[in-house]
Amino acid sequence: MNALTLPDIAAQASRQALPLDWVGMCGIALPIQIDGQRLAATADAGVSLDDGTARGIHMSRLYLALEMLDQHPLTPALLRNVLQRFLDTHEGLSKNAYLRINTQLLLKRPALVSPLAGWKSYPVSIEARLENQMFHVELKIDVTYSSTCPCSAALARQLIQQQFVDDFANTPLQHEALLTWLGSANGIVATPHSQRSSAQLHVQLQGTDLPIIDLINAAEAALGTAVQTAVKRADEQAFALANGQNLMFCEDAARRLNLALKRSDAIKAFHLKVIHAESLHAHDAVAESRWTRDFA
Ligand SMILES: Nc1nc2c(ncn2[C@@H]2O[C@H](COP(=O)(O)OP(=O)(O)OP(=O)(O)O)[C@@H](O)[C@H]2O)c(=O)[nH]1
Repeated sequence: MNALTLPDIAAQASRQALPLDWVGMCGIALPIQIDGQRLAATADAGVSLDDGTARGIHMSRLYLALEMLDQHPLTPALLRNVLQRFLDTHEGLSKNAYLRINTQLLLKRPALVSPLAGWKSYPVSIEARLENQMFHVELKIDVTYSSTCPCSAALARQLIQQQFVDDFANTPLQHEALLTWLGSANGIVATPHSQRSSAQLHVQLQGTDLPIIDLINAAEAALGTAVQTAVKRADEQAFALANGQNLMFCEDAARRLNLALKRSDAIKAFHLKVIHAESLHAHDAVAESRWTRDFA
């Protein structure tokens, strides 16, 4: 056996006495538990180094504290315990603790009409911090949906009207002929453009829950045009109808989401951003909205 003591560089004094805002590790692989699912995740774990004379923090102590995440369902209370462990193991060195967990939540989504279902993944980031003894937890969730341009729809309708005028000029209207025309290419001579769009929801939570699935469901219900998984023709037709009934500029989508998020008691504040990856342009249409709950 080797009787030598292992050198501990972290315990040395720093040559430059300077506190640091965040020191830790990024991209630590670990499993977490959300809604009964065990998910692959990566964690960024850190503390402030307030003792500017200390050479370094103790990375292994942060790493080992993350074990709690693997063993219990993820809740704000669990996140707080992990952060408290970060601080307890860095007494005299650190006042603030930080944890970010990135994962992909998998949800099984039913088709709109047919008895089918498929999996959809939602990028989720959970950020927690214990700063000046105040605990904060935030969620970032991306939701993908379809948006059909209301202006383009109106312009397409006008072209369809014009085609009708051209095709039926001086012709007495007959139900059968009109029905056939409506089912022909002339009956839909122009189509509005639509695009795959994404909503980036960044919410500050209050309370004891981590309402990830509730927020995804609320956002998708507010938009009405969530992207689909398994799709048969009947589902595609229902999706076309949903798009026609939910024509949306990016401003409309942002307003819908704003109203939906405000209804959640679990949310203290939010910043949302919607991105419509335009098919009309090579650039995106983007809208943002912020809100903070008034506690007065
Ligand atoms: N502070 C710090 N440690 C690093 C860095 N890169 C790698 N490490 C290593 O992280 C390992 C774990 O550090 P500690 O937690 O201090 O390990 P330890 O001293 O055996 O554990 P304790 O006795 O609990 O302090 C050490 O071997 C460090 O060399 C770095 O940039 N900063």
